[in-house]
Amino acid sequence: MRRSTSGRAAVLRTPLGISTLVLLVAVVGVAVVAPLVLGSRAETIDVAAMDQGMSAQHLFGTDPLGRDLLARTLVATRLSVVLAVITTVVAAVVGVLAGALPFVLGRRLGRLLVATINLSVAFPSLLLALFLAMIFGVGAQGAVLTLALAMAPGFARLTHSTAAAVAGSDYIAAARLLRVGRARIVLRHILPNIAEPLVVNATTTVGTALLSLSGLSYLGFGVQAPDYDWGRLLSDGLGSIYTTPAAGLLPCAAIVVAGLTFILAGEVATQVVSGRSRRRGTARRVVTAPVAPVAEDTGPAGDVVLRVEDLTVTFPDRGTRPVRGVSFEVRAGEVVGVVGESGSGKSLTAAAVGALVPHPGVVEATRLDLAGRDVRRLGRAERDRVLGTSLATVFQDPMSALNPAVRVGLQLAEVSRVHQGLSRRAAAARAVDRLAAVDIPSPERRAREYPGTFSGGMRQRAMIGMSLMAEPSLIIADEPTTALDVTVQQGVLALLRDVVRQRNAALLFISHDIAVVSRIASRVLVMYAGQIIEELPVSALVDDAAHPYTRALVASIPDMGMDRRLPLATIDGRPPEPDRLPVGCSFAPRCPLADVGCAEQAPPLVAIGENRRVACWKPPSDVGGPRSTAGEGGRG
Ligand SMILES: Nc1ncnc2c1ncn2[C@@H]1O[C@H](COP(=O)(O)OP(=O)(O)OP(=O)(O)O)[C@@H](O)[C@H]1O
Repeated sequence: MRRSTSGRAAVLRTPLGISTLVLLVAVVGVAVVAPLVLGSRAETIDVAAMDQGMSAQHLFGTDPLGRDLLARTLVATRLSVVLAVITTVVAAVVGVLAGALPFVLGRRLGRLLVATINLSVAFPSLLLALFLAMIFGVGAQGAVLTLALAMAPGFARLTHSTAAAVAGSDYIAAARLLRVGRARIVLRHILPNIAEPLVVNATTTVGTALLSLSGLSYLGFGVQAPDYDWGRLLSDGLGSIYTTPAAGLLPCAAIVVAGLTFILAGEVATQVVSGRSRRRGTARRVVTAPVAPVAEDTGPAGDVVLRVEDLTVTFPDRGTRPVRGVSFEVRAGEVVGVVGESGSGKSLTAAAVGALVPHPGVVEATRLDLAGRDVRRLGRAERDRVLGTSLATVFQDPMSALNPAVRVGLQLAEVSRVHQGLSRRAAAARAVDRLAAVDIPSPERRAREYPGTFSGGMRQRAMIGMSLMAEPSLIIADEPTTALDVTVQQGVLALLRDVVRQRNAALLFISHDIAVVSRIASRVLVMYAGQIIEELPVSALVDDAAHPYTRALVASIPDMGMDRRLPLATIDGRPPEPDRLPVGCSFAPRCPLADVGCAEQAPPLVAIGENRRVACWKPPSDVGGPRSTAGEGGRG
């Protein structure tokens, strides 16, 4: 909090900040004080002083009823500003509701609403207000309503576009994975995170509302006599502009000064907010592990927790199939690593397990069993319950995986409240307990803090703590250490290993970094172009891999002991895009061993020993012990 306070103070010390503050205090001060001090002077009719020019008694003259023009202009400040603020608040509430509604409604209704919002934004708000004034009638109330409705689409569009950006965050994905309801996601996770731009917009809108309300009053649609705002005074004063110019000029000047004040206040608010976001967005260090020590054995594996058979993910709109016939299983107490270059289908495979493949992706499989239940055959409510309690996900970026606007303890507690039906107090106690279990020091205090006060490593620990709230049987960790530096990485890997050991959970550990995977996994699935091309125990990774791609991945790991004068080993070429897959083996265009036959026919994934499978026409003959004949295919 201290950082944001000092940032705010810095902006307020600039000439723009100081002048805005002075103007704001002056406008608000006049609005509060003037009606109390000058009320009777502004309203007392004095037939002896009608239409007088400037004098010592009436500094800017009087109106046709002998009322002091300066006093009336100052007194009108309160009504003008109050109406502008009410208009803005109504516009903001209606707009924010309309902008957030598409996230709560179904896809079609949501799209219709977004299209309507976009259409109404294109319509000039003052014209819309004039049109609506015919419906709501003249008067201050009607003017506020019409203008608020005319300005609401601006708020709605801002809400929708900023919310759409936030909706892609990991913490929203995590909340969806926890099957938190849409309305709750909007209220708890989205709105608090878009509050800043909305407040900035609202501040500027007060200025615009003030100008527009004055316009409506001037045209006779707004405030009606005997009440008066600046627009009304301007309209009354125009008749005598040649005899008493101040009658028109004073309200004009007041409108300009107050309008400018709120528009400047919006500018200052923007600077405060953007300064804060710049500081928040400070880049973090990303370091990959330099060495690849073989992982400790995580002990004997138990029952099958996840069984996936012939899983495909298709995007019909693009005609692509980025995951193609993937089959594997993960047992209790086991850590299975999934490696492969970017785009190989690792994350989509995990998303398919968690029913999180984005629309319009289609997931098909002959089996997709989690904790003994085939999730494809469950009704939506039961599927949500099984996924919400049996599966937990730890995301790559601990900065974006936790909602910055919600206390850490509350975020953890939400899991137990939604899925275990725990009371607020019991869920909070469990959250503290889980933070302690993942070695967060002073867990009670930390639970009350916001993620911004946690270091990257602590946030990732907190995420792991969150994954333990519901005693999951499977944890999917998608690049959980990629955004952390090497020392923190070690700690997170050790923690994940402990979690698996102590709770007998299964861990599917996804990473593009084979060195990191080799530190934690006991078995490795190597993915390439949407398929598993090799499965092998981690102990076979360095010396006994069968697929040329796996061997190339291992060779590309930098070694501390290597001769630094030699160039690093790399794999030539790039993996194929899902819409441009080769006919035969998808690795053939980059494979040093490939021949014409490899390019003509894709190799099947065949068993070559216990826990060993490979999809290659030319695996070395001495790997994996005796070949299994089951499923083995020959070319030609
Ligand atoms: N929503 C989507 N619509 C269409 N294609 C998608 C979508 N999401 C992913 N893909 C494509 O699917 C392929 C596999 O993506 P995926 O994210 O699973 O790869 P990955 O192996 O996890 O890579 P990375 O390590 O970069 O996350 C990529 O080619 C990607 O472009």
